[in-house]
Amino acid sequence: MVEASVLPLEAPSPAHICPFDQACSYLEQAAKELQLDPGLLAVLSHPRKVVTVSVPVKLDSGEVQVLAGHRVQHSDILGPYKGGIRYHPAVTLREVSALAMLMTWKCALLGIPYGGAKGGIALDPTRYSIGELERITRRYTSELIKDIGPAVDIPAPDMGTSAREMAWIMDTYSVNVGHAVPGVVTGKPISIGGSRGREQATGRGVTIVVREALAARGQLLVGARIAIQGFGNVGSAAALLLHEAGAKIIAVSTGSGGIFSEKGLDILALKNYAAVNRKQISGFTPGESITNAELLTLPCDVLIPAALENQITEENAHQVQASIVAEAANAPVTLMAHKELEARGITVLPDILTNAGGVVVSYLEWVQGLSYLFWDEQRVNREMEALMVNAYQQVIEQSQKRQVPLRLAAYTLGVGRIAQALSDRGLYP
Ligand SMILES: NC(=O)C1=CN([C@@H]2O[C@H](COP(=O)(O)OP(=O)(O)OC[C@H]3O[C@@H](n4cnc5c(N)ncnc54)[C@H](O)[C@@H]3O)[C@@H](O)[C@H]2O)C=CC1
Ligand SMILES: O=C(O)CCC(=O)C(=O)O
Repeated sequence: MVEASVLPLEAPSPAHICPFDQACSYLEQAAKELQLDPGLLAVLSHPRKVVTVSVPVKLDSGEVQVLAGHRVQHSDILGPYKGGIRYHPAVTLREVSALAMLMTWKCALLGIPYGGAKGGIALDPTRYSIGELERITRRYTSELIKDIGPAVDIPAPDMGTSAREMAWIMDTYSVNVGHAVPGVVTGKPISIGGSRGREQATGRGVTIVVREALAARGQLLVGARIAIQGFGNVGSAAALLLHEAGAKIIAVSTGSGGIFSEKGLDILALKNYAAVNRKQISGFTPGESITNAELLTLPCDVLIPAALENQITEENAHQVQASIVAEAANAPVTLMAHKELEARGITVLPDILTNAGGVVVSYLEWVQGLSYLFWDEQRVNREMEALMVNAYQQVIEQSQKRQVPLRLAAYTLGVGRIAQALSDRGLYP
């Protein structure tokens, strides 16, 4: 295991569930498959830059809190650092570092000219007022002002953040540099240069990858039974698009539990219900209450974890009854669970492919901004779909050529392209 010597601030979590250690293990597997030099592996195992800042905030009550804000920049070999910003109580530097590394492989796999980064603040956004969240976001941005920028590092939404936070970041950055800089973030509102289709993009990408994987088994989306953990930006968009395509969404959940219906849930009605119930779905009818643990082990064609890391573990992998697990979240399946699922013949569609629709449309947003020419949603969706289907096919071909699972196939493509770029730039022999 490679020592992450630049991540000294926290004691490692137990190895089997530490997201950073797991990301390094997958990287090591890819490096072995590609016969990469150990020195190169060591370079790729370390983030290039790790920034932790204090984010003081005066709460509405007058109390002052100091939060820890992170931004980890893993690689900028292919272009500006790129990746979302997460607001969640479980955010740690090691988690953010793992997610930054995944962004590097994801962008390389999709063939988009970005590096990888991720940011986050350990906070529960539901416990802060909008005014407090705005002050937190603006202070975090000011603290990172020298580390971000349209040619340097471009944040985007992740768990707990949305177009609203991106607008605050864009405004704070712009005020600091003295002119409007829409390109400092993606996933921003359309009124300030956001792209049509970005909000649904990750869920749309998940739908495309699931459709392709079912088609490879001779199955259609129509009538497919699907369970989705997480009903936020990604989970709810995927649920709606899959439902509209004729799939039967038999269960969905949020952090406080889920809803099940053997006949399939009315996803539009559920979205409307969540919108007026502080994003919660409990009490929705028709449907029965179900726990998150139960949802993960339902008999279905496709299980879509679209919330946090480490949801399918050694403890529950043997109970999973889906034929396909589509990783809409980043790292929802642990290393050991992945082995168990593969051994049982369950196809795991890896995160760096399955949830790449978001960063693809972020890239399309950046392209539109740079060219001052904005597209209609059909064009955005069309361009995104072409990139997603192309990447999916490449992963399938690589898996067949190397006789490896889809995750290792995706990693060898992403990591291999970074290794090639390092070599071509003369940075590594
Ligand atoms: N927003 C984006 O464009 C992208 C997001 N992702 C990944 O997708 C996942 C979800 O992100 P978003 O939908 O943006 O977040 P979000 O904050 O919009 O929604 C998260 C959802 O997960 C639920 N949740 C939280 N803790 C849970 C738990 N313990 N069990 C079950 N559900 C739980 C929440 O209640 C909420 O419904 C994350 O892993 C994120 O990194 C990946 C690529 C892009
Ligand atoms: O849209 C982006 O730039 C990043 C999305 C993201 O954070 C992710 O793919 O995990």
